[in-house]
Amino acid sequence: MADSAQAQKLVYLVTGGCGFLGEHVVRMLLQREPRLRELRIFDLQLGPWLEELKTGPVQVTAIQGDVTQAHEVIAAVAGAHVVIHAAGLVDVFGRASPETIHEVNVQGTKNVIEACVQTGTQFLVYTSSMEVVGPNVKGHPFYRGNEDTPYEAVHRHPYPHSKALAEQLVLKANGRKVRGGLPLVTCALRPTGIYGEGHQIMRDIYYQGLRLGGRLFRAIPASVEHGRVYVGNVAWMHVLVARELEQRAALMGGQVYFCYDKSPYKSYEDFNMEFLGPCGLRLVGTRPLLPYWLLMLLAALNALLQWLLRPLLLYAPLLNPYTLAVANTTFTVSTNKAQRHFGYEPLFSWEDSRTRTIRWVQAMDGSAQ
Ligand SMILES: NC(=O)C1=CN([C@@H]2O[C@H](COP(=O)(O)OP(=O)(O)OC[C@H]3O[C@@H](n4cnc5c(N)ncnc54)[C@H](O)[C@@H]3O)[C@@H](O)[C@H]2O)C=CC1
Ligand SMILES: CC(C)[C@@H](O)CC[C@@H](C)[C@H]1CC[C@H]2[C@@H]3[C@H](O)CC4=CC(=O)CC[C@]4(C)[C@H]3CC[C@]12C
Repeated sequence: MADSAQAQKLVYLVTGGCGFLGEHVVRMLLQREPRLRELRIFDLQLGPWLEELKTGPVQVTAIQGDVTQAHEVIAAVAGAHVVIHAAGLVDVFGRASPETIHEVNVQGTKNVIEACVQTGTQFLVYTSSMEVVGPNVKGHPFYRGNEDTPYEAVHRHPYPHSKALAEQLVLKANGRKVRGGLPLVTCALRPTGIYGEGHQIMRDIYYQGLRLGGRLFRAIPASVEHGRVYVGNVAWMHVLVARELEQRAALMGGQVYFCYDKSPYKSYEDFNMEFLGPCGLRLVGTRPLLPYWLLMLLAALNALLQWLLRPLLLYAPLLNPYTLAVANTTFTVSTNKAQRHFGYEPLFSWEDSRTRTIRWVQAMDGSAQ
């Protein structure tokens, strides 16, 4: 093993490094990438927690910037050996316009790719999503599928559509010559529903339950399974891919990998109860309390209300036609492609992932029990 001076020679850039996943990627890199000399964190909104990272041996450079601004991206990418592009507008609740979602997720990704080509950065890891595949608009289940499972990926919603376009751009860019004449090596990671410390949707559902007297009301049949993956394992997969991409460029370049671990297959609501139950919440009903047609009507009413109220305020409830359709469609993955291609094994067991998430929920308002 090279001594520490030789080992610490690489510059990484993480876009979206202050987000839910991004923060875990940043911390994982600092803990588990010994070759790091500088870690650049590029984000629209920098977190105050970044300051605590600047006391270690690795130079941590916080860059406030916008991926939609090509010049800002070029300045951040220049001199980096690896870019992990996790920045994105993750919106399925109608908060942002379709145009803005496209601008950030697609144009932003184009800017990152072009910045790599123009500045000579050779390795690009893109945080894609299961949503690139499905569930599709026809509600076809994806049951224990893998990266090669045939599936009619048809999207109308701006978020999955933007992720699919961005992923295509990244994979198509694999092999392009970057400045200096070497080939760009890219790959895309497709997390299923990520959970863990910092998951805003879990936080929202928890507080919704507290407001309802400690109860949540089942809306989705327990039989509808949704793949979930712990944020620490997604972060670890990003670190591992970034490390192995250079040595295994011929195998990994241009590839997609689902992010997976040993988290159990459950309905979205039952899975959340693994963490919210120990924090005092109860899921009422062994089957949906309302018929699906009524849920669809309520979801449609929420969408209408959002549209009517938009000039006055942002009304963005969890239940809308898209979230209901996604939640109500089985989507689970079963694959070992990441293990076969670059030796990925989950860093955190299901038990550890569950305990860490429970502790985070409990710490939210001191409800440790
Ligand atoms: N949360 C989930 O369940 C899943 C997320 N993903 C993907 O993982 C990535 C990260 O998602 P999360 O951490 O959940 O979202 P997040 O919203 O917590 O993090 C996204 C980060 O990107 C930053 N960002 C947004 N627009 C930007 C811009 N124009 N310029 C620079 N930075 C910008 C945000 O400030 C934020 O820090 C996204 O690409 C998302 O599509 C994929 C599968 C599942
Ligand atoms: C109100 C009820 C119907 C409730 O069960 C709704 C849950 C709903 C908010 C979530 C169900 C499935 C989630 C999505 C899934 O995990 C896939 C995703 C991948 C991403 O890249 C981003 C997040 C998301 C779209 C995720 C969002 C929340 C759900 C729709």
